[in-house]
Amino acid sequence: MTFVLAIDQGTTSTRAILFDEEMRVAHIAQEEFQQIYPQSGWVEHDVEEIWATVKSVCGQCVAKSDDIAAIGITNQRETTVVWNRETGEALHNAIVWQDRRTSEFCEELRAEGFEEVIGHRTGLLADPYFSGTKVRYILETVEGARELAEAGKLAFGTIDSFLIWRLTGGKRHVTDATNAARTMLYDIRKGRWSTTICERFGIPMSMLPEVLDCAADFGTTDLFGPELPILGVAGDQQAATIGQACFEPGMLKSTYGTGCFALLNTGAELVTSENRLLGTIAYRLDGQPTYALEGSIFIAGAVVQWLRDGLRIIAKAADTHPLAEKADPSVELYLVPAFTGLGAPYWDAEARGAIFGLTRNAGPAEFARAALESVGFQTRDLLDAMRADWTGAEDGILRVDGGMSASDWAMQFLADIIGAPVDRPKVLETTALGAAWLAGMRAGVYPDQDGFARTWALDHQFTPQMDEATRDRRYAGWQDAIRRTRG
Ligand SMILES: Nc1ncnc2c1ncn2[C@@H]1O[C@H](COP(=O)(O)OP(=O)(O)O)[C@@H](O)[C@H]1O
Ligand SMILES: O=P(O)(O)OC[C@H](O)CO
Repeated sequence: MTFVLAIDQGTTSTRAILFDEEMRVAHIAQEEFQQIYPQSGWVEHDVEEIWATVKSVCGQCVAKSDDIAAIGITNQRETTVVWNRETGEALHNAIVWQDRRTSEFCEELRAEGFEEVIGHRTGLLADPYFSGTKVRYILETVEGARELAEAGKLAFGTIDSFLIWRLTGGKRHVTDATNAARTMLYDIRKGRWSTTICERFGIPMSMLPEVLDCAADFGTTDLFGPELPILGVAGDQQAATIGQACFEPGMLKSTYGTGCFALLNTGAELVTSENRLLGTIAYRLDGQPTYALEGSIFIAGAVVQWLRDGLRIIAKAADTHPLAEKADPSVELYLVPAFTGLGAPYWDAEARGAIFGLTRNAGPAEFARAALESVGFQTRDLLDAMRADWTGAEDGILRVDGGMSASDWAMQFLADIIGAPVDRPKVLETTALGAAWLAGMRAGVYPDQDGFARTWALDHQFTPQMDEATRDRRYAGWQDAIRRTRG
């Protein structure tokens, strides 16, 4: 039996998933790693710990099979690693996508009108979320970094790029177009690194990886015994878009992991958002980019983790649903989980979380319900912005995946508050599946795009049950809570 190995290097854990010839999950290995919070709004990962988890989970999967046709990699996006090409050592912990430490520099960029330059080329906004300002921070703050960079001795990469470097024994410094699209340094119209932006940020172009299609030859690894080719790479949200087979313009998916990321396929057209959404590359195959409009929310499943680890009102994530069901319907709490600022469509790096509507009857059950509802409300914000930006977005079905989509309660509220059907597929490992399909298709063991799209299968459709007046009243309550949070 031939398998494809997908590596899903996410924000809170690393997984390796073995898919069989029929693209069914044959084995999963997963390891969590430490989240490092040096200051309010700062988030880091130890790259050696990430690397150790990757080696461990891959080793466990490889041991389960003697015939692996290819490896596909998908990863938390934007998270930034700068390493020394000679020693292979990282100069700094990875600075995670959620990290807001470069917000002052982003303000400077906005004040000088540079956000327009960024927007036109990269589809992004001047926000600390993306890699570019994080690279600059490392060059400015780590002693000797700038000299090394100017001497061509440093490499920058998102996690995929760093892993490929290590997997290939330092032979390949590459990335794919979807990861490049999240750096704020890559011109997604022209398909090349932007000299204008690199110059403004003081980033020598010698640090940047070569950018390949999502299905391409990324090198080989012999770390696990047999020589295995790496043939597919995509950032995790793009991999989920692929895994959900959102290949037609107008198709929309939303992934509920730590954060929530909605991507709407806009085809060959790069839509310029008037509502502070992002333009990005959904995937690039055979040199042809397919674009997407993206809404990124920083806190989705993480609000459930906060109920568990911060408030300690649940023991495990799945307890949220039964607890929320017990909530007093007369208590309407609004929880704005701006733990690390607000993402789309607000992009307010300084905002911090708030809760409104507390009465003496408000307790754990009402907090749990408000937490799940906050994810639905935030998605509604994104979909409204998408509908306003692009007519192709109207009345679409939303395909969902990610850890939190397991919550029926959260998904039903989502359908209620967006007023549209929510489809949950049978395979919830869509991110890993997307990466596996890219690699397996390139290796010739998986079907082409149309054949793959036909394999998508529905688990459950959630249809809106809430009456329109309630929907409007609840959403107005949320918008009011957002206004108050932002002062
Ligand atoms: N049954 C559930 N109800 C609510 N949230 C859940 C449930 N199961 C998992 N989650 C949330 O989903 C997230 C994990 O999803 P996952 O897709 O693995 O995330 P990531 O890739 O960001 O690490 C966690 O934040 C967790 O709190
Ligand atoms: O690791 P996840 O699933 O939380 O995804 C993180 C995103 O890629 C950040 O842009």
